[in-house]
Amino acid sequence: MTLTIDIRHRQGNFTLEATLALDAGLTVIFGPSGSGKTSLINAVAGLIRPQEGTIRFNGVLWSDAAGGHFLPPHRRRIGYVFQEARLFPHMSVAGNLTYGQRFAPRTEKKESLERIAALLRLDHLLSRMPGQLSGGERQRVALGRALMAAPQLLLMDEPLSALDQGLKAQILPDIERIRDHAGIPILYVTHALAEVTRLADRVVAVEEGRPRLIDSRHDLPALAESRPGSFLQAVITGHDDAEGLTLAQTPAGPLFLRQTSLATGMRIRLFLPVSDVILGREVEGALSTLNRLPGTVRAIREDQGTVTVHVDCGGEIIRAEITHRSLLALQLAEGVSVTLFFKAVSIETSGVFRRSSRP
Ligand SMILES: Nc1ncnc2c1ncn2[C@@H]1O[C@H](COP(=O)(O)OP(=O)(O)OP(=O)(O)O)[C@@H](O)[C@H]1O
Repeated sequence: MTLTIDIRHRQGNFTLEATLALDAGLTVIFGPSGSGKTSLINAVAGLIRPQEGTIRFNGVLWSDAAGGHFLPPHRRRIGYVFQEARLFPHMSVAGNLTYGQRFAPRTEKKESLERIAALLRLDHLLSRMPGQLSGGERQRVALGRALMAAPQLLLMDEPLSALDQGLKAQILPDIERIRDHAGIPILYVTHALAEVTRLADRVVAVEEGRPRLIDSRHDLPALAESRPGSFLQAVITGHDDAEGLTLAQTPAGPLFLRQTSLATGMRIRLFLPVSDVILGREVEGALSTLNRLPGTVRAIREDQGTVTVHVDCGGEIIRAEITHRSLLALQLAEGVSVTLFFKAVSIETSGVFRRSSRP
């Protein structure tokens, strides 16, 4: 399957701007609250009609703002599982499951109740009413009902977030089975790192309305910590024991790190929190900051009194946060040359970074 999304959609002060091409398997949509995860999958489901751009699924146009084309949700062959199960309380488990079949096209072979009940360990619960089920069982029925519609794409919006840890652990293998045996591509929204590492074939990280495919081995730890910052590739070039420093080379120039025991030649990925980066127009006088990288302003984003400046340093984008006052004082604009200052970068503070940085 290929899902191509190229849309822009504004709701209130928030703008979703997505350009993505996704293949089969399970794609985790990961990001902090309010970043736009639900908006993204609602656009795919047809619950939001994007104001600009297109969405295509397997070559079929689902949404095309300019052409005035919009396929309604019930014609997209999508299964949607929400945070809470939303079962029909007056129907048994079997009734809820077979209800899903109504949405399958008549021309296609019907999904079998037995297969789905077995896949989700529901066989012994078929005659129960939703009120007699645990939260985890209810969620498994909701998942089964979505699968009974023989969807071509499964959307799951934080399906485990309402469950306690024990129930989550019980359902994760069910979701893995669906991923591996049902053959249906899945978009799975979560902000739980454990679900990402366990389930994801690929990860889309959403920040401030902008989803992007990431290399989850490297970028996840920082996203999980929800700290705004930038990544920088580096190679360890040596150690200065007397100064207690490790030296590294980055595409933007050489850097000093707090001393580590990492081997020379090792490739790592550094994380620079925006709060640690100071931005200046030129190098003046002596500063206690060890690291200075020259760069060029690529973008300036203003949001609620905070200005984030995106600086291109040798092809890597490093972000710095400044005040509106500094923006004016420094006369910043796209294309202006600047210098970024920061103290020795620490890579010892998070074991996760070290683990993720093996060459
Ligand atoms: N109908 C709407 N009108 C105006 N703003 C909206 C509307 N729906 C959502 N928003 C805003 O859009 C932004 C993204 O919301 P969305 O629900 O997509 O985020 P999310 O990443 O799924 O968050 P969460 O993890 O908390 O569910 C939020 O700032 C939200 O307040």
